[in-house]
Amino acid sequence: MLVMWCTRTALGRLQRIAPCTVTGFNRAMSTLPKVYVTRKVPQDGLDILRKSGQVQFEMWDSDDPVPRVELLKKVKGCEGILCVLTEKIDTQLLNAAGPNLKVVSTMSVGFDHLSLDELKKRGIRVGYTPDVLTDSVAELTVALLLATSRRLIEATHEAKTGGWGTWRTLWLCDHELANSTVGILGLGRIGVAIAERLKPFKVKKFIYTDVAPRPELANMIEAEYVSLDELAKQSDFLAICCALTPETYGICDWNLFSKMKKNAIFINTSRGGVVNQEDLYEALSTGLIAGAGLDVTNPEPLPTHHPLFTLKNCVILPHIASASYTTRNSMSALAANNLLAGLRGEPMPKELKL
Ligand SMILES: O=CC(=O)O
Repeated sequence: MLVMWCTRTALGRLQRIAPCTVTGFNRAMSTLPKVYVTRKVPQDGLDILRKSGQVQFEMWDSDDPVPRVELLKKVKGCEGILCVLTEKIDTQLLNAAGPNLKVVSTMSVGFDHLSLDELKKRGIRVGYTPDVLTDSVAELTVALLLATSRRLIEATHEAKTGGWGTWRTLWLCDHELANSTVGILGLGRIGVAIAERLKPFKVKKFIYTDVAPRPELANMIEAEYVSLDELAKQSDFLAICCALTPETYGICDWNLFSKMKKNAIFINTSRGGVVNQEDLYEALSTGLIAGAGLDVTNPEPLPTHHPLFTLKNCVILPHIASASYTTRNSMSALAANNLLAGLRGEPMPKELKL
């Protein structure tokens, strides 16, 4: 495992120093704020941190998560942490970091891995990465919706494994988007972007629910505000776009599924925790709803023996909604810029209001 302290030399060259030699820093360098980067993040963000000359940072230089014990050790004394969504930033971690910690910058739009109350109490500022991933997430959501509703995964499997006997009149049929009602649970930037992409498929009507009507966004896609019950009852396609909060935890449960249409397709690209997966399994396996496409599950990864994997009408992706090179680099750059601005005591490009 390669873990490095990085800073600039007096000549401005990048310098990488193994952790054991950190004490070899001269006094000027060692006074730069210490930052821990919990994962190998895409290059654009690293370049920003390196070129800033503003921080000395250590990074867990791997695609896999840093072990918790290691993380707790590494954050000690840091003024900033740049993390990804797999790291729980909770009381234990904040205690381990200690009183120097000023900024937590997450390379994600979701923030359910952060103990916001605790961060607020300690006056620690939080950066996150909305907007830059909207296009990528919306695009993937549409792809998942079509793959699920038009049964693409099942169809390619049949074609590859000899199930393709002849052209049959109703084989692998499902429902189309044309003339359908699309429901959005949690209307934000991503919900709007999904609707904009679905509109050319001749969707008849968009409806949404949220904690309150959001007319400024809804007007962009001519969406009607309805109750959660109505959303369930009317939607042919239901896209879940809400943040995971204590209020939304398990909100997609039997109560919701039992009100949905038999032909309904359920799509979740937000967080797995909003879905009661046992109830979803029941709904899918008993034909209560037609299909589900999930980019997110609880837990992640979903164990390969999980019952949802046995269902033909459930398409499961490994949390890839924002996975385009452009988007991941933009997220990394925004996370780095949030961190640096926060450490300078300036407004962050995208700061979470606590
Ligand atoms: O799920 C991805 C994110 O929160 O950015």
